[in-house]
Amino acid sequence: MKALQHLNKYLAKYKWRILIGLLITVLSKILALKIPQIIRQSLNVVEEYQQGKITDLVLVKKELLWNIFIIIGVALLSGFFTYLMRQTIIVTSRLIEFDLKNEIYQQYQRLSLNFYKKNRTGDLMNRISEDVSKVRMYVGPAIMYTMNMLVLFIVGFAQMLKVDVKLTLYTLIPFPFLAISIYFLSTIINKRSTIVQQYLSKLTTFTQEYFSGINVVKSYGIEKSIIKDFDAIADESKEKNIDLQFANALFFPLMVLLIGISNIIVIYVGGNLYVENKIQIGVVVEFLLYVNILTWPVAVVGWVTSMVQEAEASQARINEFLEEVPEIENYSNESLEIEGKVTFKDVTFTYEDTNITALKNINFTVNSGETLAILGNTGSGKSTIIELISRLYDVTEGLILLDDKPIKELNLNEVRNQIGFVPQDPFLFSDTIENNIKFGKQDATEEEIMEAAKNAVVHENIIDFANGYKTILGERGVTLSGGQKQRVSIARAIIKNPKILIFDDCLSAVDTETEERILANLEKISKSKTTFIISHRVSSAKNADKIIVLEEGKIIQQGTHNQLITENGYYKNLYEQQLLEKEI
Ligand SMILES: Nc1ncnc2c1ncn2[C@@H]1O[C@H](COP(=O)(O)OP(=O)(O)OP(=O)(O)O)[C@@H](O)[C@H]1O
Repeated sequence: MKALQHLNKYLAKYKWRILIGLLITVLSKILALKIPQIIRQSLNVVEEYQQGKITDLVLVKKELLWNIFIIIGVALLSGFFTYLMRQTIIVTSRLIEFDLKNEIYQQYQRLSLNFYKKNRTGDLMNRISEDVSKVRMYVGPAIMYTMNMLVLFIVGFAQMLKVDVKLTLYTLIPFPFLAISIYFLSTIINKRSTIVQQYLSKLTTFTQEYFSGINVVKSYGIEKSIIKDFDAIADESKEKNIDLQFANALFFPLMVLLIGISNIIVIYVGGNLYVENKIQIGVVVEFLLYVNILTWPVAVVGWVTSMVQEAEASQARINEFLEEVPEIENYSNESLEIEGKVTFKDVTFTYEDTNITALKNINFTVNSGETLAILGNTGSGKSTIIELISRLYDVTEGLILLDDKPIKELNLNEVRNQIGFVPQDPFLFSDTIENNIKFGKQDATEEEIMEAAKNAVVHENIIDFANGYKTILGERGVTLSGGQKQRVSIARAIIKNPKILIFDDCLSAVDTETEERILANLEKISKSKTTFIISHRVSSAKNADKIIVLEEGKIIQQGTHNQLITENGYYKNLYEQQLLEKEI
């Protein structure tokens, strides 16, 4: 139960709702247990009339009619309280489920990139959906049914003892067997449903992946082999489902069997006591009704126990993520005005998971308003520099300064707010183009959106779509070309109007003419901004104030375009090669 203690704060938060719910449960069950008593009284009156103990038939009929009205009234009231009980306790469990999901989601947002690399997306999703729903069963149904069972049992047992001790003890003999067998059966059912769930998620992941890559599947003509793989998983999934259904199917027959045994005992023992004139016939009927009322709560003991065990395991998994300390922490809440000067001092960086040292002893300074272009072969460490500026990772050695202050000491949110980043592989949401651009500035006006799109040279493409800026992108919408995606992503960064603009090789999919136009626009916009341009093309870099060339994580050349074309080396070679390509 240790893991479930995490939920105590939520139980405390909703204590009044839960208490009211419990009070209502007590009332509803006390009322439900009144009905057998009234039925006993009615039958006893009939019996006494037949035995000649009561002679007034009108009085008997009146009593019976009156009892019927009471039974209807009590049943209605008990039903109403049961409804209120669900409305309070089950609704509370939904509120706690909502709070817990939010808590996990907020923690996900705080956690760093490394966390996402270490854990699979499916696992992250499962903890926030599957595991939380299992935990909800503990804070809702488990509490409700336990309370239900306790009240029914205490009040019912007391009433039964009051009427007849011997019959009570005989009637209850099968109940412990019922609780224990349902516990074992529920445990089996829970284990098998977890396996069924795992197969379901296997199937979903499998289909999702192959649907996303359907063009590769079709162009390689491997549909048949994929269908075979799918069949294999689906077949196993079917087997597991049949196993589960087998256990499920035993649940009700088992209950009916044990209720049946209790009923037989009541009829046999009660019948003997009646024949011996020790009890009236109404008592036997009253006990038969108790057996039926008490069976479900007793069965629930087993069910609830296994439910709590499941919740415990799920909460332990959730806690594992909640207790994870974000690697990148924010050490300051001070508000911040950023100028945009960026300095790297002897920066070395090693990726923890692969142990690859992507940057070695990097030194440079970019003053506020300047543009730095970073060139180099693939894998030379260009993107890593950018990730360090955004503090997606912290340096292994050395120091990064922003406006001459260590970046680690600055308010992380404000730093990131002042960075407009266009990644190498832009990600657009399945939403309108307009909203995708507005992602950079939630309150942007239509004019601002259009202005940003014009500067990113994508406006003309957008207005060519039938729905213009309202065009939906993604799975069920329009698919943009690689170059269009890059430019929408550039518009998203521009609209943010940040102090630092970062373009990670994001002009690779546009032709050189469009590239020229974008760069010319950027030059106007980025006058007061520090700009980083990563590129494989000299054309993107040549107007930068500074250019650095990386090789295997080290700076091998730096200077301006004019300096570097006179120096033998990577830059000059690249320049000449690309000049040649242009002429061809
Ligand atoms: N997230 C990561 N985890 C582990 N290693 C990484 C990660 N990203 C990059 N690397 C490794 O770090 C080195 C530098 O990669 P980086 O992405 O910075 O190069 P790049 O110059 O931007 O390459 P490209 O031009 O292909 O984008 C590479 O060897 C790469 O394999």
